Amino acid sequence: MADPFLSIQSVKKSFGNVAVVKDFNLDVGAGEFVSFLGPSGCGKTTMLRIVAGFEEPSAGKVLIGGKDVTGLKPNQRNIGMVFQAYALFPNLTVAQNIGFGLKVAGVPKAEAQARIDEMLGIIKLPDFGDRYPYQLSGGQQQRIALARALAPKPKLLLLDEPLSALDAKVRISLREEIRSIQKKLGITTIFVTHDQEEALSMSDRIVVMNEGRADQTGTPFEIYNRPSTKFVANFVGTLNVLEGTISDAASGTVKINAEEIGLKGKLNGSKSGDTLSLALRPEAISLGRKAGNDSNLTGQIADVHFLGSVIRVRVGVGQNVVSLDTFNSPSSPPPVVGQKTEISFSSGDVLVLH
Ligand SMILES: Nc1ncnc2c1ncn2[C@@H]1O[C@H](COP(=O)(O)OP(=O)(O)OP(=O)(O)O)[C@@H](O)[C@H]1O
Repeated sequence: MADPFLSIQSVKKSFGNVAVVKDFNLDVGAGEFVSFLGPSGCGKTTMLRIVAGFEEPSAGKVLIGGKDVTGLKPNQRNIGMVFQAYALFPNLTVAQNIGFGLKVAGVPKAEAQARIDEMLGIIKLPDFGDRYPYQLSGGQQQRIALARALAPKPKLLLLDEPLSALDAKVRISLREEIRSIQKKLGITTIFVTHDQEEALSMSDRIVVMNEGRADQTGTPFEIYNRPSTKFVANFVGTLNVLEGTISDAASGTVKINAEEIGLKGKLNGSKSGDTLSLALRPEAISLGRKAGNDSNLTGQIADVHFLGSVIRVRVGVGQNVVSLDTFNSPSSPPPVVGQKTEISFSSGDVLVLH
């Protein structure tokens, strides 16, 4: 990246002798929305706190706007932050909460009031200025927390699981709202989450973290469709895994149970006789043969879940069970448990997990 706005360079962090962040590198462009995604304990929050300045790295540097800020305090970095727990001041009104950073910065009263009103408009709560936090829903409190973080016009917004305490419906609507406010203001943003759907739906790019490292950094499309490690493939999305044995490495033939499929060009140096884990997303598999699919396997319907517009079917293929989704068709009956069936897919969609 030519001119990253945020640059995290070879950052490491240990607590005692436990390495929590191991050589983390990332460049984030101006206005970009990047998520840190990973399971609990992988070091996401620690990395965010290092960017914020709440935590000092054991090694490495953080640059914001081209300037080395590694030794600077959080209030010298021009950042806004929102946390998981509603961290509003309970004894201050909404307007006072939003204006808090402006007051600290000595912004004149009239100017602060104008900014507070502007922020209340941006978060679509224009008449809420005189309320107290206890008079707000969880979703409204998080919107106020966002407004409070953005009021002093920070150059970098850091969000640490801001939606995880909210119920599912509010969470989805706030996702869209946060993203639209972020785009409107063009503010560079780092978003920490363990929720893959949240990361996939909101981000320009995702950093999938595993045990203190960035396993893969890419767009949601790349992360989902071309996972570069077994960990990423398993952590992001539902994955069907079929065990296969290479019957002929030269021609790329792989045997699954008694049947064979061709995976030429995907075996990456593996030899005949090697066993492989082959992974397929549910939406890459069709029930029955389908034009354009070059691979077929025989199986037996193990389970049928009617979900309305979509029917999720589980098919036993030898020792493995694969899930696939078909659309409901009002004129044809759903598949029946126990029925023999073929499944088909394109060999191009098979992920070979080494
Ligand atoms: N101040 C600290 N002292 C010692 N260990 C810490 C400290 N802060 C974090 N850790 C440890 O570092 C590891 C990573 O923690 P971190 O909070 O960064 O993970 P996370 O990926 O954000 O997980 P979660 O989603 O659960 O918050 C954990 O094992 C945690 O116990």
